[in-house]
Amino acid sequence: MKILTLLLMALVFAGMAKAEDGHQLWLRQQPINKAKVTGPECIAAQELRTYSTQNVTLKIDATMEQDAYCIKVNSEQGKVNSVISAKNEIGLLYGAYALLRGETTGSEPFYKLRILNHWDNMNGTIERGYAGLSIFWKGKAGERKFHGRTIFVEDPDQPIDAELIKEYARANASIGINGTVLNNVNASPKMLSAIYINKVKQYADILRPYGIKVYLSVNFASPMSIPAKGFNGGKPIKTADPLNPKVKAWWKAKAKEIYAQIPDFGGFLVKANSEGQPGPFDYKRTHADGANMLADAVKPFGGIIMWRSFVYGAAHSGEDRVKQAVSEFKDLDGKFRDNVILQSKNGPLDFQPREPYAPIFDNIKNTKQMAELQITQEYLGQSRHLTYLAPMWREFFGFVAPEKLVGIAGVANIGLDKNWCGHHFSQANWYAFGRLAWNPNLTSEQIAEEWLGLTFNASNNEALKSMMLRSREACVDYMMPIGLHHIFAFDEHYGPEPDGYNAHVPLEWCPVYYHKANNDSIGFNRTHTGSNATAQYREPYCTLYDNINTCPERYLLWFHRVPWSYRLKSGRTVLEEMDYRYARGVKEVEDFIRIWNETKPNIDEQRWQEVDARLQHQLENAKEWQKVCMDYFSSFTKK
Ligand SMILES: CO[C@H]1[C@H](O)[C@@H](O)[C@H](O)O[C@@H]1C(=O)O
Repeated sequence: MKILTLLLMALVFAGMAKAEDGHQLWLRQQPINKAKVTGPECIAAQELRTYSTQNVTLKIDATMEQDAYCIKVNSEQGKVNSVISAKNEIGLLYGAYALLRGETTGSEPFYKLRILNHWDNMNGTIERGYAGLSIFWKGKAGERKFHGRTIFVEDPDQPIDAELIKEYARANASIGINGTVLNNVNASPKMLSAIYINKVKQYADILRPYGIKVYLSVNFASPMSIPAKGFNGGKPIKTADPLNPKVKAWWKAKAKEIYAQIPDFGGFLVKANSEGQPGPFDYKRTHADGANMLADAVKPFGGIIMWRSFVYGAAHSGEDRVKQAVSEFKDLDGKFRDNVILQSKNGPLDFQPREPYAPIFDNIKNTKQMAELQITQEYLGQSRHLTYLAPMWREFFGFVAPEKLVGIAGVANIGLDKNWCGHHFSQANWYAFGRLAWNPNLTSEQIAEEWLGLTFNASNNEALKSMMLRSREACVDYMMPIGLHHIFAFDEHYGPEPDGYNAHVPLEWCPVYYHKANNDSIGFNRTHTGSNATAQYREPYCTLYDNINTCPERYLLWFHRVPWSYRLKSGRTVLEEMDYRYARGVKEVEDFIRIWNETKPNIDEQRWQEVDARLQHQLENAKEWQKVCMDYFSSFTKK
């Protein structure tokens, strides 16, 4: 069980929170238990009865939109009475959390699909997880060791932690999240075995009352190792070819097996023919063949298929990595079933501190699309650095109109760590994802203000807010300014390794592939004289990025290759500009520490210390990035 900080009487958690250990999330209110709540008996009523300071009437209004809520606040003789109406109990629940968040009007979600993606493995580890082990899957120490390290193996016999999952449900419902993919996209076929489907059912039963549907990531080759109930004598089959009638029948039988236990199961998320995962290419079939076969299997039950476009080194191996998703999917546009959604990362590379938006959102016009954002900070300091991500996601929506998408997915940053996310401020990213999925027009400032008000009752929340709003830009400055990208240490993606090259791994994993620095020049020419990646963008961005005089300097080395003598608008040369930006990033972190020191009197000792320790670490890392990168890049100009 987790530690509860006095300030964080989580609106929805106080019931479970004990003085010292309990939960530590954004919502806080001491149980008040004074409010009179009338209307249907439901979770919303329970929450309001526990935490509301005012009397509330709950009303079901079948004419309202799904998930929408309406709040009317009346105050007479100093007594405040509110009326929350909604189409159903889930809408009332959203209304209740909104009221407890201080809202006084109504709202309806922008997206129908507001989904967390957990890259959780069934042995309890989490790919790119920095907040402890999985809250869903339990592992146990295996016999075998790997380089002396214990290998965790699945342990399906361990019971689920229902209390914990209920808290997870409340946290998500309180920010409008209505879907969760429970396992890693590098999916194990075992996820579709009977014993695990039963566990998924248990999770679905806990999450359902909070309006949260469960989904699963599936391994495209599952039919070859997992039996489907009532099919082929309970034996796997020898192929996963999507056009093979036996394979189609297997997936239909597997869908029937799942929906028999989980009638409102959401559907499948698929990573196919990407980073070594199996897929339709293995049978010379297309992504559409693969996705449509799965779509037909879940369609009768109202299920969807979220098919990821994160591909490289497959059909277009050798092409500029950032172009490959468009090259692989453009000609399939309009060939997917209507219950297939193409899920694409916000940028064309891989969740870097700054990327231009992904041009696949310009090239796919007749297929449903959703964006995949990364809440876990794989490339932004993991759970060590304070990096508020809402500005990065808002930047994305500045290029890809929210209405172009049918939903958004967020790669979760949640684990068994006491504060759920590893870093107290990383909770703000989980919170921000939910709020933006509900309303992508909310500003980063509004969300930071809300979260700070609910999390730190500090008198200098203004200063904390500015720190949050500056943190992503600072991260870009002290890691990879002016368009530098993917210069992280191999695999862990935490520290700098600008000189990274390894002949035994795909070139696309090597930092040198991305900056191509040599004695003359630096940068990746992606213009019409280079890889021509700019041509994948719609106007005005195609022309804007292709021309060095109009390309925003934040993308300079992403789209352009320039001599070291090249001068930016500041008048500084490339190296001088780098030096200036790295120093600026380090200074920002020093200022964050100053602000946090000022906050000490207002924050409980435990959280203050934990955040301070991480800020000190962040400063150390920022200086390391500055030193390693400046030493490396300036080595080219010395020759
Ligand atoms: C789940 O795999 C991840 C992998 O850990 C990560 O380094 C990269 O970001 O992308 C992959 C993906 O998005 O599929």
